Parts: sequence; C-alpha cells; structure tokens
Amino acid sequence: MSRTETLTIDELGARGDGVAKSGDGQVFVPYTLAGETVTVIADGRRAALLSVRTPSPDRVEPVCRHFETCGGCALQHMGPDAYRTWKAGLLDRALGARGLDTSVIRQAHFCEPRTRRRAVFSAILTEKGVLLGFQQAASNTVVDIEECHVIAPEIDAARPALKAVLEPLLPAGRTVHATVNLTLSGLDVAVEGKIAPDDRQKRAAADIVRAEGLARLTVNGEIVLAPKRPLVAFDDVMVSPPPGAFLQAVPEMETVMADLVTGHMAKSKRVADLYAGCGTFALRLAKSSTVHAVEGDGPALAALDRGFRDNSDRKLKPVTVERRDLARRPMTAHELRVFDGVVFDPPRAGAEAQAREIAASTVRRVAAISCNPETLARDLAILIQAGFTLKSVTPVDQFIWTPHLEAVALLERRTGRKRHWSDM
Ligand SMILES: C[S@@+](CC[C@H](N)C(=O)[O-])C[C@H]1O[C@@H](n2cnc3c(N)ncnc32)[C@H](O)[C@@H]1O
Repeated sequence: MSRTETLTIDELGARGDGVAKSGDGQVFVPYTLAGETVTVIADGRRAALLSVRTPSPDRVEPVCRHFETCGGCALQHMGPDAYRTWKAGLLDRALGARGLDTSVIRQAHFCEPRTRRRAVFSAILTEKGVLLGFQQAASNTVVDIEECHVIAPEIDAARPALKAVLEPLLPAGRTVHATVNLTLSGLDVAVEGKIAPDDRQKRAAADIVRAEGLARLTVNGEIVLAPKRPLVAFDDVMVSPPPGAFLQAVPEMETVMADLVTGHMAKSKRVADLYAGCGTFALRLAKSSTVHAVEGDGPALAALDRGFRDNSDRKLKPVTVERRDLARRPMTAHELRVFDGVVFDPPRAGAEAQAREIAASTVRRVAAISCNPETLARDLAILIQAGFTLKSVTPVDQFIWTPHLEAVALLERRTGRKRHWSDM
C-alpha cells in the first residue's frame, strides 16, 4: 500500500536512485541526491518523488525538458563535478566490494553531451501520428521527444525524417524499436518489431529514405532500401556493420578504449579477441598481432571478416574468425594455449565461464572491457585468484547521465597456470 513520507537521502545507489532509510528497510527514490530531504509516495521499496524540501548544493536544473519523463537519463539533476565523482566511484565500489586493489583505478574519461552515435528509439503510431523517443522509466509508454542532449546532433535532427519513414510501416498501436547508427555514409536505421509491411508500405518508406538521404533502412533484418553502404572506421580500417549492429556508443570513447587495449597487447604476437563484435578491437590489434576473433552474432562476425579482407592495403596481420556462443561454450584453457594475449568484451552479464578458462590457461596478458562494474569485478577476481596482477582499470563514461559505466582493465602474470580452475 502506498504512503506519503518525508525522507532523508543517505546516498545514491548503483542505479543512481537516492537511498533512504524507512522503517526497518531502505527505500529507493529516483531524481534525488545525497543529503536531501524529500517528500515521496512510497510503495514497498520504490518511491516517487513529490517534492525536494532541502535541496543538495549539487542539485542543478536539468538540461532536457523531458528529464524525469523520458527514461533515458537518470542524473541530469546532479552538477557535473558531483556527477563525475559519483560515476567514477561506481567502479571503486564494485572492485572494493570484491576486495580488489582500487589503487590501480586510473583517472576516468568522460564523454560530452550530444556525442552518442547509436540510439535505440521506441516508436508507436497513434492518432497523433508517430511518437518516437524513449520509454518512460519502468513503463511501456513511449515519450515523444522533441530534443535529446545525449545523441549526436545528426541523429537528433533526423527525428522528423525517422517518423516519416516509420509512418507507412507501422500498424496503429504497435510499439517497435528503431536502432539508428550514425555511420560515415549517413544514418543506418534498423526497425525491429512484430510488423510485416507489404510491398506498397515498403515502397512508401523507401521513397522517404531516398528523399531524406538515409544510408539504409531494414525491417526485421530485411533491407527495404540501401542507397549507400553504411561504413564505420576502426582507425583507418573501414567496416560495413550489419543492420542494428553493436557499435561502441561514443567514437571518442571508443578511441580511448582501443588505445588502452592495443597498448596493452603491443607485445602479444597472437591475440584472441572474445566477444569481438564487428571488429572494434580485432581490426586495430591486427596492425601488430595475428588475431582470432570470436563472436556469437553471425552478421557482426561476417562484417569483421569482410572488413579484414577488404582492407588488404592496410597490411593487417592474419585475422581468423569463429562464431561461437562463449557463455555456453567458452574457449577452453587448452584452446587458449596458442595465444599470449586475450581481449574480452562481453555484454552486461559478464564472462564468468570464459574468465575461468582464461584463469586456467597459460595466457599471460588480458584486457577486460566491460559496461558493468559489478560483473567486471567478479570476472577480475577469478583472474587475480589465478595469479594475474591487475595493472590498471580505467573508467570510461560513454553513457552520460546514466548509471552505466564502461571500464577497461589490464592484467598480467608472469607464468600461465598449468592446473584447471576446477582444481582450485
Ligand atoms: C559489448 S559488445 C562488444 C563488441 C565489440 N568488442 C566492440 O567493441 O564493438 C558484446 C558483444 O558480445 C556478443 N555476444 C553476446 N553474447 C555472446 C555470447 N554468448 N557468445 C559470444 N558473443 C556474444 C554480442 O553480439 C556483441 O557483439
């Protein structure tokens, strides 16, 4: 049953919500800051903010008119200094909770607003036309945004064109997702959802794609029109990503991460790049090492492979590819014996099974990239137990105003383990 309460916020939790004591337990209050006294409507452990009675000195006016309605950002009400301290501290907390050495955490890198080159919009056709934006926090409601301070200006400016493309494709009332990647050739738009547009609908959408100068439009993986081949550059290696491809969110932050990874692998002759995507790291590493790229997504791996073959003038060392589900079938310690370096960059759930195999292998140098400090800390602990030393961990904030934090960890050990992890 919901109740109105006045609470004092003790701290921000890992998801950016204020945490307050209430009765015997804790209550989480979004859009609050440590030290604030707030009035809320609480329902169990969640509470909705009614008013801020005593604002924190760190409180600022949010830059976006949709803040608190659109579920995209959680922390625009926090001043930049406090935000940066809190954000970098997420890594400190996650590593500290596992008893790991936090003194090796390096200075964080922060992206600027309006730099994200990949956006996953929600869209729905209503009586008012197409609504395009992000889903309200903890709800299916699509917030029709009129501005966004996170995405690149090219994507923000294309919102009317995107609505026009979607209008002929959408049945009324059906929510779809449109992944928009800003590529060197223009916008690559991949629509996914329970829709099956007929030829007439696709022709109408294609006309708008052409008129608006979009690079490509696909619906559920099928090309509607591709006037240009979408291209991205991993340094000077050009790759054509598949529809809706995973790309690191902010190009400048990708460069920071890639420099860390390639610098750490500089002495490794044979590198395994696990969870390789379209080759963000693999194709850069191939400048100085032979690379075996392993990835679960077939189209991403095909793009990586073609990127390698199409860039023969870049004098890359050999790159081999393998499609594999690394959660179910991690590369074994035995398979890893031929590599002196391993890079792994898993999704949020981390790479526990894979980390155990690396721990049991003879691999001596590892770069672990992660967008989840908690699973990263778990996977690092497995490696450290097996004799690796954590040389550095660098926080990279490419998800401004959200509680998501990327990090690059670099590890080394003198000799590889001989025993399997199950012996431990
Ligand atoms: C965080 S992305 C990193 C991609 C790439 N390293 C990059 O920087 O662009 C994680 C990648 O893991 C892949 N992936 C997710 N689950 C996987 C699994 N079980 N086995 C293999 N690859 C998986 C995704 O398709 C995605 O390409």
